[in-house]
Amino acid sequence: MPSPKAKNNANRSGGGSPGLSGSTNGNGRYEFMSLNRTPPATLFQRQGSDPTAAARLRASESPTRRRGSGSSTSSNTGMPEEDCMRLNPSFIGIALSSLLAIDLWLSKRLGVCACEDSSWGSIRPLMKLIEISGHGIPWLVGTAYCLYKADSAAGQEIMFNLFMALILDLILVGIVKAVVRRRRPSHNRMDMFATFSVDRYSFPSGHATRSAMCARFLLAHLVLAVPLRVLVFLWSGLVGLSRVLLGRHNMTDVLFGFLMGYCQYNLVEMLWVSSLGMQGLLGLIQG
Ligand SMILES: CC(C)=CCC/C(C)=C/COP(=O)(O)O
Repeated sequence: MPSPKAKNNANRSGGGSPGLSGSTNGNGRYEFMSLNRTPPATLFQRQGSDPTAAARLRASESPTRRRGSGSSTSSNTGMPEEDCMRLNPSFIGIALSSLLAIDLWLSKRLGVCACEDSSWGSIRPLMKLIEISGHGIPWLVGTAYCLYKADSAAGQEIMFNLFMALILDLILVGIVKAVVRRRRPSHNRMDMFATFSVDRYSFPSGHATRSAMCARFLLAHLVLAVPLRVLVFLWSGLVGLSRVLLGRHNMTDVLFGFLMGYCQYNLVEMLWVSSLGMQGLLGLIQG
């Protein structure tokens, strides 16, 4: 009758991972195989009684594995490239899922104005007021009105470009939302006014992109006293914060929204339409 130790050894040699399999050699000592080494033929023979383990070992010798296990090594680590590719995605995957888990947990805890019964439900109306201040409609209507009323070419140019920037923002956010399709937090009450169909998705926060882009725009093109500049900056931050407090968004939606809005302003600067260009465009529209 085989001793329990001998039985153990037999089990381990058959059930190990194909990458780092342990097997006993003739002397009863363990041999460990690297991921890229061909297992000795004797090992296949010994695995004969365990078809699953044998299949796993053969799979580790598939042409794809053999192709990767040549002489190529990662220049940074000195490890075989194949191993780096196998390990990195799982590391990034774990890091991303941890970040998302923290994001969901923190955002849920911060959603203190998500409804009237929430712990900070009494300031929900104030948060909704801040929400309206960053909504697309007041910004579009306000900018169109200022463009109509502007009596200088410089004023018209600025308002025209702000209007175009707001349209560009709506388009870009709509595209990213439609591609990413991240659902809004479960504690959100969908009671926002005037939304597009893509606004059932939460990534990125359109309010955050708009507030970051408009804040940069106003700070760059309007001559404002320092207290007003601080106010613009604070308003942008408050719009973002209110999204999480209202339960509309997770933190990452808002943080990415700020980043996207900040970069969108660079795009607006690149596509800037001068007064002359504006007249050309108007001429084109009027025929
Ligand atoms: C109807 C118009 C002109 C704009 C819609 C603005 C809106 C409701 C965006 C959604 O923002 P969040 O992604 O921050 O919830």
